Amino acid sequence: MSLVAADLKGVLPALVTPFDKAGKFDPAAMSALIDRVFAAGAAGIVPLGGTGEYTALSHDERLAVIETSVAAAKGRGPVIAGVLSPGFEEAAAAGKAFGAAGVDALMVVTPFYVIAGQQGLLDYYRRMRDEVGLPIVLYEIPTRTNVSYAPETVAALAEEGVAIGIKYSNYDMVKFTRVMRAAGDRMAVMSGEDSLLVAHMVLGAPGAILATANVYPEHWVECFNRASSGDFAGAAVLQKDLYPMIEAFFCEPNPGPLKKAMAIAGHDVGPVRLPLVDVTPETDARLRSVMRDVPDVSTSGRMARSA
Ligand SMILES: O=C(O)C1=N[C@H](C(=O)O)C[C@H](O)C1
Repeated sequence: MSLVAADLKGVLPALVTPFDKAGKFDPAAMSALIDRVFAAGAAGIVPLGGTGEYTALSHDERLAVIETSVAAAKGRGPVIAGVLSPGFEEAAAAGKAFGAAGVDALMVVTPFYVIAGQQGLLDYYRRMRDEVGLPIVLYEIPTRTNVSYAPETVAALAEEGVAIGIKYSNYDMVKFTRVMRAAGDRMAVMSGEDSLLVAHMVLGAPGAILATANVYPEHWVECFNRASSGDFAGAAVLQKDLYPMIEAFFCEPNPGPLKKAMAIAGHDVGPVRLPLVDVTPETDARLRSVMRDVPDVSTSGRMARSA
């Protein structure tokens, strides 16, 4: 059955793409990562976002990532494939191939490099929905693309049934409120900012697509569970305790620090690809330091400081 807005809830990690020592996609490491995040309570997975280094992969590599993800998910939650292509033809071809490989929905970033106006964005997503025929999650991340949706655009795409959700990777909280009003209950507005999950949930976000959930899926699931049960104060404590980790993970372009952190945590997923490079020694040291202070949520959901 086709995914609908109400299906978008909980924590969906924006997965890294693991590479082996030779720099090739590593399907075994990807499958292990997917098992780990579902075991931790992830509600679904989002391969091939910015965190998944979409733009650094060939079409065939992207397809291999998606085929591996669908097989490894084993129906435990939706697989929402990132489509981060700058223009329509490449994006539609990717979407069709990912659909044939069995994904449940596409997370389609605003076209970039050519900066679209709102009419262009409307027509772009309408055509994508018509030609590809899969549920679409809008994706705005203006710090990377310089493009974002006007709330009126969100309202039109929700009203017309073009998109079932939006990943809101934007620090603007006033606009978030306007987007929530525009989406109504026809579109799920998912947080795309690790540092704002609880704030977004207070305003009604049903979940989040998060990069640092590759390393700390249990923490984000616990934070989500507290907020969704109405314990916003408890969720906020965890959100604040996680903040130094989040700041360190984004102190160089994502997913550089994230992949380093995964290696530090014992889940090596290999290097990043150019134009990203390995983190500096200072960032390496900072990661090790903040990771020592990440609270322990492993015992009965109660938080205890690790030694
Ligand atoms: O891949 C994603 O989805 C995300 N990418 C953003 C980025 O790479 O800048 C960060 C966001 O948390 C998730």
